[in-house]
Amino acid sequence: MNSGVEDAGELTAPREWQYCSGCKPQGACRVGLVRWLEEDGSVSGRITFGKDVEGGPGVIHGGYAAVVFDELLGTATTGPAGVPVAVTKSLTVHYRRPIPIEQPIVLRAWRVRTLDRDMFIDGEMRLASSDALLATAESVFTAVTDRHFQRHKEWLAQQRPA
Ligand SMILES: CC(C)(COP(=O)(O)OP(=O)(O)OC[C@H]1O[C@@H](n2cnc3c(N)ncnc32)[C@H](O)[C@@H]1OP(=O)(O)O)[C@@H](O)C(=O)NCCC(=O)NCCSC(=O)Cc1ccccc1
Repeated sequence: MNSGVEDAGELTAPREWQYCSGCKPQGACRVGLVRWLEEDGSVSGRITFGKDVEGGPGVIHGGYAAVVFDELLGTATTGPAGVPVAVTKSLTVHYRRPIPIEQPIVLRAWRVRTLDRDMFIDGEMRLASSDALLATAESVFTAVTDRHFQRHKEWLAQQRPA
């Protein structure tokens, strides 16, 4: 998927914050999302989906909206001060209008509340030209430590066929 990958050189956030582990080596978000932190702690982003993610005629396959929300909402858990250390516990996407390809789209994500390790993050996606609301998202991200990834590895090792 190579939807309008943009040069992130203008952005001030550290590289660790800009890209997930999969995209860090190539130095570009593979879904083409560019994002930045706002002064109020929310996260904004922009993307132009390409024809390669077309589902219906002229519109994206909805799963890509979920990918983009997961990525953007996940970064709203920490801000650029630290590498994201939260995993997605739940993500609900409300598809309000068909999401066009080849048209600039703007996004926002903000933290609604925190309860113990759970951070409730909401987001929205709008058409840049008209500000039309295309989709909204509600999510819960759970803060984790290195122990989580160790546990993850141990659990995965047990799943291998004997
Ligand atoms: C952490 C939590 C969400 C909640 O757990 P907790 O609050 O701690 O609750 P609890 O301890 O009750 O556990 C409940 C059940 O889960 C099991 N368990 C817990 N931890 C582990 C473990 N480490 N490994 C294996 N199993 C584990 C545990 O044994 C228990 O099992 P049981 O019910 O007794 O049989 C957990 O369910 C989980 O890891 N889910 C998967 C999350 C996930 O993969 N998300 C997507 C990828 S992240 C992403 O994409 C974000 C991103 C965005 C942008 C860029 C980059 C990244």
